[in-house]
Amino acid sequence: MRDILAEICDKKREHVADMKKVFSLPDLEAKAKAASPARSFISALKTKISAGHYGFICEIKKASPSKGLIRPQDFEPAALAAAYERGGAACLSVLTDIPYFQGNDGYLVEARSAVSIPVLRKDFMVDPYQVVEARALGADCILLIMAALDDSLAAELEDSAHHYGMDVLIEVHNQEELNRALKLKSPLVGVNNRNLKTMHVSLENTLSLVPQMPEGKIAVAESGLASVSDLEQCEAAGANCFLIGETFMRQSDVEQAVKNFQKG
Ligand SMILES: O=P(O)(O)OC[C@@H](O)[C@@H](O)c1c[nH]c2ccccc12
Repeated sequence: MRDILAEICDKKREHVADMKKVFSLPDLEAKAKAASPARSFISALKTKISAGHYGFICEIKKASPSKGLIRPQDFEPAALAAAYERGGAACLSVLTDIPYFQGNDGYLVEARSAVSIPVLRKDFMVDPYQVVEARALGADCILLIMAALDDSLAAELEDSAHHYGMDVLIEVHNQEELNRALKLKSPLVGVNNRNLKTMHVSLENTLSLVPQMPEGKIAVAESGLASVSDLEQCEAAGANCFLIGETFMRQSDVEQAVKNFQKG
């Protein structure tokens, strides 16, 4: 079977090599230092949880390899971001990968400047250069996909993110990846219900892995969440933070869509 994750990461390494010719690392570092200070992603989730709410990470995603075009019309990152914030999102996630998700770095910049909540740069991080780039764009958090990284690169990218004041969401989708994720520093661990190699989605990933996370970890259920009942099942397993893209993106009123999923 075609391994889409490996293909995406190969393309990403080529893209990063090209970007390095356009913006040198010292240029980016200067931009990162001048960027608007990072907002705490983890604190934003904790605040919602302590208030008895779900911690929603609401995603701005136009298209994906598994679903094609998800939101063909009415795709304005700043307006979507503001609507998500009004709906009660704790944080945002913005796809910046161009070839597979029709994302854009500019979408992250536009979304973040329209809100006061923290924003995750959703991309495939394979090189420390991209971490500096994320902060230079204003990102408050990065995603590290364990299926795409070895332990030493994951640790290096995490250290770099922390150095720049960003939080890190570590993504796993099986037991072996969870064990590796628990050796890293970040308490924020997401279980992806979608296998990025095969695109198969199953809530079972969250239901089986979250109960194994030690105290002190903040579990995020990711992908394929389509109903309040899905959220309740994840919550029963110990996850009360949720990364949701498609379900919200398919609604014309995303503010109301988030409100409909919130509890209490
Ligand atoms: O649109 P969904 O099924 O609600 O999923 C959101 C998010 O979890 C998904 O976009 C995602 C999770 N991990 C990723 C890694 C790369 C790209 C995308 C993702």
